[in-house]
Formats: sequence, structure tokens, C-alpha cells
Amino acid sequence: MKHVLFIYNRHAGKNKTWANLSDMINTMTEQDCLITAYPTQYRGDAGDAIVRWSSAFDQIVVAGGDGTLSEAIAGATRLPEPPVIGYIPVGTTNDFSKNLDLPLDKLTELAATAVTGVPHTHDLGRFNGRSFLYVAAFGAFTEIAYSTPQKAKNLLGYNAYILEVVKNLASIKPYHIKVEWEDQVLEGDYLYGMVSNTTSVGRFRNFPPGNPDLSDGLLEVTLISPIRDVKDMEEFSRALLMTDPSILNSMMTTFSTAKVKITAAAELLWTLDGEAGGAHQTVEIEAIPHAYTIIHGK
Ligand SMILES: Nc1ncnc2c1ncn2[C@@H]1O[C@H](COP(=O)(O)OP(=O)(O)OP(=O)(O)O)[C@@H](O)[C@H]1O
Repeated sequence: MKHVLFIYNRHAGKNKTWANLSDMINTMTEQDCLITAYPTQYRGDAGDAIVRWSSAFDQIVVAGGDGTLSEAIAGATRLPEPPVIGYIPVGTTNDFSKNLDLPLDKLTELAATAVTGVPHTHDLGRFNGRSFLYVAAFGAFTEIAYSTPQKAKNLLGYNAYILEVVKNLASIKPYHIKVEWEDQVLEGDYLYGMVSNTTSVGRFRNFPPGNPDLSDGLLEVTLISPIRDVKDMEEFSRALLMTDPSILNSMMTTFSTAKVKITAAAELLWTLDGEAGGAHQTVEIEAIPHAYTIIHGK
């Protein structure tokens, strides 16, 4: 019998998920697990709970959205031997779950996979000394993420973001930045930038393009050029509405690197895994290779 600490965020995603809490617990119990259930009590508690209690358990299972998973992994990697994390994605966006080959249609199948799936070890990101799970970003979307209240996000989900972005497209100003990696330098104006370790950001699949490997010791840098004319504006709106970033190919610069430094003309607001990451003029971002282990569907 496996002792499992099941940490869930009741504030993530839609309320109706939690009507199935008992089914999730029952499914894991059927897989020869003894479940201790713990609802997070405050922001950041998913990580704190893992630091406090994981040594008494064989495995951790986390249910929530990208924010909860990010906090859990940050907690796990504070420990000298990070515990294996199973993940049940029940948030609003669930970007990170797209990397894990999970059976996304049914909660009970997700719960079974969380305790019976295949462990994989991934790289983690480090942003000015602080960890992030899958994306550090500035620009267009990130300000929208701050300004769309959590309640609206829960109610309207993706549409809330998109309506806000399209409404504000014309007023989005580019940022002047210098990007330094290996022996290369790029300087210019960009609308949006991200450094990521994922195949999906903001519900966009294939963003960044090229199906990145989460365990190769590299992060992907993606920069989007400013809107120059009506055609760019139309493409930008279409990419957002169809959640198809490839429409933006002519405006997108991408490359992979283990370490990058980004310096802005003035302080930039960053988000880390979709949550506020603070204002910074210079950031140093790097991959921490093979930092944590999470369960995949295969
Ligand atoms: N007990 C709690 N009270 C208030 N906030 C909490 C509590 N537990 C966790 N949180 C916070 O809830 C926020 C939202 O959680 P999460 O990101 O998992 O869900 P989501 O926003 O619905 O999904 P996604 O990030 O995938 O869009 C996180 O910032 C987390 O810190």
C-alpha cells in the first residue's frame, strides 16, 4: 500500500470539479493507495505542505491549476530529495498538463494516472534566483493576466483573457529590450517575450513551436515583434481567437538556450507561471537540469 498526500486547491478552476472529490479519492484508493487529503489553506500552501509533510509519504498528488502545480514543484525542489508528484489538472487553463500525456477527459482516469503513471524528470527554470515551472513572460498577455480578476477567469475561462486582449490590442506598446545568450546579442522592440519549458502557454498548443523537450537542459526564448499595420493586427486577433500561434510566425523569433539575460530600458512587469513575478529591469533566467519528477500518462 502506497501512502499518498493528496493536496488540492478548492479555489482552482470550476466549482463543479469539487463535487467529484470523493470519486477522485476513491479511484486512488482502488489503486492500493491510502490517501491523506489536504485542501490548501492559503496561496503558496501547496509548496509549504510538501515541505512540511512529504517525508511521511510515498508520493504526492496535487489537484489544481498551473499556479498550484507551480507552487507544489517549487516546494518539492526546496527539499534535498524532491518527492515524486502526480498531477490532476483541474484549473482554468491547465497549460502544463499538455506536456504530460494525461487522459484529460475524465477526472477519475486522471486520478488513477496520478498514482499509476510513468515518472519523468524535468528541468526547472530559475528567474533571478527564484524558481518557475514552465514560463516567465512579459508584455501583452501578462498585463491582461493581472487585470482579469480571478472570479472572471473562473466564470468565463479562456474567453475572459481573449476579450481583454483583443479589446486592448491597439493600445499595447512595445518594450525595448536587449537579449544576451551564449555569445549572441539581440536588441529591439518587442510586444511580448517569454522564456519557457513547455509545449503550451496561454492555452496555445505548439507555443513555443518545435515541440520542446522538457529535460534537455534548455529553455525556449520567444519574442513577438510589434504590430506594424492592419495586416499584423488582423493576424494577431486571428491567432488569439483561433488559439493558433503559427499565424504569428512572421512576427515571432525563437531560440533555445540554457541561460539568457534580458535587460529592458525601464522596469518590466513579469509573470511567472501566470502569476505576478514583479517588476525588473534586468533578469537572468536559466535552466536547472533534471530538478523534479512528475507522473506522465506514458
Ligand atoms: N486556500 C486558498 N485560498 C486562496 N487562494 C489559494 C488557496 N490555495 C491556493 N490558492 C491560490 O489560487 C490561485 C489559483 O490557483 P490555480 O492556478 O491552481 O488555478 P486556476 O487559476 O484556476 O488555474 P490555471 O492557473 O491553470 O489557469 C493560485 O495562485 C494559488 O496560490
